[in-house]
Amino acid sequence: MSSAYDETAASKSPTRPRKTEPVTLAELAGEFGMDVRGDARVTGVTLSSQRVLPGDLYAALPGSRAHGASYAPGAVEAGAVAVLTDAAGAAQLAAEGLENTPLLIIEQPRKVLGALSARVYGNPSDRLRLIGVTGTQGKTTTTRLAESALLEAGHRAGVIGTVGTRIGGHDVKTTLTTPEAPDLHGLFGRMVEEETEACAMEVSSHALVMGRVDGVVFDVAVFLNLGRDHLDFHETVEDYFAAKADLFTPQRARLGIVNIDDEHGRRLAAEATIPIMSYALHDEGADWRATDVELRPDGSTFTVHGPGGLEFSAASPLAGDYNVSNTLAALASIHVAYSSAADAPEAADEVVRSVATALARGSGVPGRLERVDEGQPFTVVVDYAHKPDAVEAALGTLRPLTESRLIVVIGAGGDRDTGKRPIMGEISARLADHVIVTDDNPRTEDAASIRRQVLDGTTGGTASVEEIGDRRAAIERAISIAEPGDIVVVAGKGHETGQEINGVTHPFDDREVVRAALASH
Ligand SMILES: CC(=O)N[C@H]1[C@@H](OP(=O)(O)OP(=O)(O)OC[C@H]2O[C@@H](n3ccc(=O)[nH]c3=O)[C@H](O)[C@@H]2O)O[C@H](CO)[C@@H](O)[C@@H]1O[C@H](C)C(=O)N[C@@H](C)C(=O)N[C@H](CCC(=O)O)C(=O)O
Ligand SMILES: Nc1ncnc2c1ncn2[C@@H]1O[C@H](COP(=O)(O)OP(=O)(O)OP(=O)(O)O)[C@@H](O)[C@H]1O
Ligand SMILES: N[C@H](CCC[C@H](N)C(=O)O)C(=O)O
Repeated sequence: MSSAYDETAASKSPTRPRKTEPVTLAELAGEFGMDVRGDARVTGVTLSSQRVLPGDLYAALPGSRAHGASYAPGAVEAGAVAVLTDAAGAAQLAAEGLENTPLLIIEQPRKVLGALSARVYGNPSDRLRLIGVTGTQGKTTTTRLAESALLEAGHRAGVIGTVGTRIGGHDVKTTLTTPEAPDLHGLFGRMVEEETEACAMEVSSHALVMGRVDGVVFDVAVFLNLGRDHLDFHETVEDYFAAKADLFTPQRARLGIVNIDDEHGRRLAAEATIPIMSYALHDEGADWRATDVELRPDGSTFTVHGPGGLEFSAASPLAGDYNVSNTLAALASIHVAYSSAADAPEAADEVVRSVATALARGSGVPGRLERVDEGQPFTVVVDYAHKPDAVEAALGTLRPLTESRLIVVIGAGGDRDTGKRPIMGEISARLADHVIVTDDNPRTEDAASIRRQVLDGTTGGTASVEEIGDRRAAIERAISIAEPGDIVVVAGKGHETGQEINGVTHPFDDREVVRAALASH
């Protein structure tokens, strides 16, 4: 008989629980209404043939580039004991000589994948205080602020998002902003084993449409804002809003925290089908508010007002009023996550007060208004602004912080929404004194043509503009012309450590390049 679980294999993967109780295909077929062929005892799930561990159920899904069934031979070779697929996948498996591989068959396997993965890993999300954050801007900032403040205040916390995953303060590499459902439930399983109390995670609109958070009910879902983004994936802004609004339904979250400074937030607060608490910087009627806001170049302090007369001081390690808003969202969501029926009534107040104090000791968020300081007489900031609203927010925050020049290095990514390019150019040329248009991740597009589209937007602005395609040379140029008191902002890539050109990712880290340029300044 096979062992209850393959602890050795799972231990090698920090993204999975070390132990899972095996589930039979017959049990899964019965619970999820699937056809079954053969039997097997399953101890894990994955939809990537490259990440199969022995004992896994390999989910062979139809995709835009290939049918996962074409990778099933590799998955079986790596130790998958069974395959979950659709009828077309089952036929393909037979043609590949895998007619004896145990199978679960259902039309649209993605639809059961989340709940099935949760079941295989023992529904670990039920044992975590879960915060899910959606919005066009600020997801990484808000989730990382929540996690680092919880950790700093002595709570075991986890975070999942664009910069990767952290469990109990340790980095675990994940690539998507919101992992696929099997990976997500595996991560939750590991978090529970590591005695994690709370997890803050980013929920992208792609994830909601593709069912990546299926099988999860968040204790609290947060809506930050909705701006122009992903019009390459969602057909209209209305579709994009609908994708995000889906998080605020009873099957996905128990309570919503919604930013009513944002136009779409106000609409969501009115339309959502779960209880909603509002937060705002500019609306006195909100349930969560910030007053006495003092903005400084290295952060901000403010007083938080919550429901029931709750009031306490908070300090954010990040500049900008939009980061006061992100911090308020983080604090409100922590309060709700620690207010379950099983908690003592005062518990959440105590947690949020201690977390608000701990926030100031936090180290900020990688690549978000991150300063690179080598003792130079001017300021250099690396920021992940790669969408119009983010460019407006980041430059709008930095503009008043200098009476000297604001110098911006900016480009736009290839194979993504093209409409945003001139808008980002326009904002830069309006708010900065000097703009250097350069390459971001050209991906498979012609880099010069992307730069041209950004440059087209700069023509009506007041800034002087130059074009330097090579990103390293552009950063070096910005540093070389900076004078005491200036602010240089390198926008677009933030925490990224590579530049993708024609399918190849070359090592490239804006922060390292800035450091090297400063060293030879
Ligand atoms: C549009 C989109 O999200 N596509 C995702 C989707 O691709 P797909 O369904 O077309 O799959 P496919 O590439 O045809 O492959 C078919 C199947 O074969 C499997 N396969 C493929 C190759 C292999 O060697 N072995 C293997 O098993 C794949 O896992 C997949 O199940 O499923 C794949 C498997 O998980 C993802 O890698 C892929 O993400 C692509 C790479 C991606 O870039 N997604 C981005 C746009 C995304 O999701 N971004 C959001 C954040 C956006 C933001 O707010 O900035 C995110 O949450 O990360
Ligand atoms: N609340 C906000 N409003 C407007 N702009 C913001 C806000 N928060 C952050 N930004 C800007 O957006 C950039 C990206 O922030 P962050 O990574 O936190 O957002 P995100 O939603 O995770 O983005 P992405 O989906 O691209 O990963 C920041 O570097 C900053 O320039
Ligand atoms: N998750 C985003 C990141 C964009 C980062 C930016 N540097 C770019 O390449 O456009 C995307 O894949 O669209």
